[in-house]
Amino acid sequence: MNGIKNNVLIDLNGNGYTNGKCTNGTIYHQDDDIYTYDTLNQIAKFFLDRTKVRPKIGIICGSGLGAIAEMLEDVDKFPYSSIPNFPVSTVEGHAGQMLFGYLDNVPVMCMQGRFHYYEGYPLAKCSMPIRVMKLVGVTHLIATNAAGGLNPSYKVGDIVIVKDHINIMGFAGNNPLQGPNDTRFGPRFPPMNKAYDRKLIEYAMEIAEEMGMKDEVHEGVYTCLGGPNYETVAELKMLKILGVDAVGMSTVHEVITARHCDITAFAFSIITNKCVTEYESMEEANHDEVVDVGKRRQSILSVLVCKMVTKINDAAL
Ligand SMILES: O=P(O)(O)O[C@@H]1C[C@H](O)[C@@H](CO)O1
Ligand code: HPA
Repeated sequence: MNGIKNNVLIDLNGNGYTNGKCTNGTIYHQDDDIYTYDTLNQIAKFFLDRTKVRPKIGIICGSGLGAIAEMLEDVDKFPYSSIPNFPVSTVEGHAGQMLFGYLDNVPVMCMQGRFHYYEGYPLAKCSMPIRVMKLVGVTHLIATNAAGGLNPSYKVGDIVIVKDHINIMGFAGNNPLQGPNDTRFGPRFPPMNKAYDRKLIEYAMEIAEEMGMKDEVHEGVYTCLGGPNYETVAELKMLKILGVDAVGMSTVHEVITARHCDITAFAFSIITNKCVTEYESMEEANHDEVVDVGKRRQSILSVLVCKMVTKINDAAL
């Protein structure tokens, strides 16, 4: 793509795309799922017209972690099905609504449920709410997820502060920034070596210490696989060699999209299961257990998120 004319994206061959449809009839890869700046702005305006909250921090609740959103005060709730051009959540443990409200008096917006690639949405669609966050004024993202613990020192229930990710799906050419680049969001080739903000990681480690949780909180490398199946033993052995500590099916594309549009990113995983790396093991990952462990740990995670929000807000003042 080389530009935007009358809200129509123009590619290098001069073809135009409106709402993802190519005007010369060519079918463009994932063409129904291109969210133009205008469409995203309309969604942002939909919210701004209906809530007085002007959030600075965006939060995404992972599987079983929806209670984080329940701490919000003076809340305006928008079921995804009521938001124009918004996808819907199809996964158990993801309520499927956007909340605007205050966490410890800090204005936030919170996705109670996210979109995953395995639901059938292209990555750009999975992460398009991040761009909506940007357009309503969000400067910081806190993404949470449930993940399998690959690092043998991790226990079920532990928290991993994500210090970096490996974008395995990107290795195969699948990236949320693929396709036309709108420079109003960010550059064609964004750097990703500082994807997870070091200062926010330090805050989280300080909070963990204050909460007496140092032994249960780690810094680690997360990867997102496409899912929906959990990993084979051979896949997990490979990921371990690559330096992955926690394995999941989200977050990476959200953080890439956030960094592209200059939102400061922070993410943590709750280890809901230990990855099975031995053929002899009788253990198997299952989603009910994932949601269950998430729910059991969500009160502590909610406190962590709340304290992070306060720290970010105080630091920005
Ligand atoms: O949305 P998250 O990343 O927390 O959800 C994880 C990954 C899959 O969606 C699901 C697998 O149990 O939980
Ligand atoms: N693998 C991938 N995604 C996950 C896992 C896992 O073991 N646990 C929770 N989400």
